[in-house]
Amino acid sequence: MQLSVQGIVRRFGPVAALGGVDLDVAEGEFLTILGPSGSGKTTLLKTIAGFEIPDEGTVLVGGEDVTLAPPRRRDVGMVFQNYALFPHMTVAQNIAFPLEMRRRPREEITRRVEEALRLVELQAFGQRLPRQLSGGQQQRVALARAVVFGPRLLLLDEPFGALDRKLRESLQLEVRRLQRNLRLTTIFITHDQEEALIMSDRIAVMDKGRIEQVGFPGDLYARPATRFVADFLGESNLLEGTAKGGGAELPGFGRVPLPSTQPDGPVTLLLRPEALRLGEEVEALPCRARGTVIDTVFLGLSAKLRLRLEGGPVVLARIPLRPSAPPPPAEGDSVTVGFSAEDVHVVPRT
Ligand SMILES: Nc1ncnc2c1ncn2[C@@H]1O[C@H](COP(=O)(O)OP(=O)(O)OP(=O)(O)O)[C@@H](O)[C@H]1O
Repeated sequence: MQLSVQGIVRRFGPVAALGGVDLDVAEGEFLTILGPSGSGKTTLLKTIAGFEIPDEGTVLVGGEDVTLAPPRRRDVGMVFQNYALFPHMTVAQNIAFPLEMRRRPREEITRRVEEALRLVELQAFGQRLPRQLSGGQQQRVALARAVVFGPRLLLLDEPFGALDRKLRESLQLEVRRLQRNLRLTTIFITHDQEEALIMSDRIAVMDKGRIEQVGFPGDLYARPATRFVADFLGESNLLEGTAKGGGAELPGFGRVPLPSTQPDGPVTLLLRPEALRLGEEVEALPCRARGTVIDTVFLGLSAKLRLRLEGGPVVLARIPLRPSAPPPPAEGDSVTVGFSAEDVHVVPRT
């Protein structure tokens, strides 16, 4: 169901955990809230779920004002990082719990629990206790329990935080598949930007109790609206220069044409590491600099290099590696790097 959060403020003594948050999530959308520790993600989710009452603002679910409604009235499914299954109940009893609370008829409970077990591919595990399951399986039970009663919203707070990488990746796909099949409006919290980019229809980036930007993953990555978003999402080179007459003076690179008109004065340019080129192709590029390799990290399909530019800053470059290609430059090598003007994004000044 559609969710709308309007002007939410939540203070804890002198700390404003949420300093005026507005957010709209469309029906069936998967929206991720991404932000560093302490930025207010969990407080926002708890406010949506009804575990926190905001000092100011409104929460609307499907157009209904639920700001003051208790959690059980909101019909929201939740999964947290620590599995929080009832340890003395079997998997099937855990999944049945929200239906028992709602006093659903026995046959309906049996049918829905079976469906939910099938949904998370744990049909054979109904009679086990949580401690007889792996961490990933326990999270799938938590997920089944969160969706079994047909919630209006699904809220996920770092549900894969405690799992290893492989398991995380398979559960990411599983959650996405399940969410799409059920067309469930979902809000997902993570501080892992890669996870956010993989999973989300849209991402809201939070910092210090405020939403800095909401957008499609590709837009946020290519056109961040603030310096914080540019820095937090993906790897970045933030180059400080001086704009003048349609271009910018950049230390190391000299004069660089700008993709949009900018007022004269200080300017910050975002250049993603993969936009920085090395080798022969650089000769054809309009923006070039000479530098020395500080270090090279081999990453399988690509290599990441830190370079100190002559008369300029340290920059990060990521270059693709082909099996037959020569090895990437190593520590101490002199290199020329370059980029196309259209790969540059001017970070708005706030
Ligand atoms: N019950 C509380 N009492 C006092 N301060 C709180 C309380 N809950 C949260 N805070 C404060 O509010 C701010 C936001 O906390 P919140 O848990 O929402 O952040 P978060 O983005 O979820 O962080 P993390 O990623 O570490 O879970 C923090 O400064 C935190 O210390």
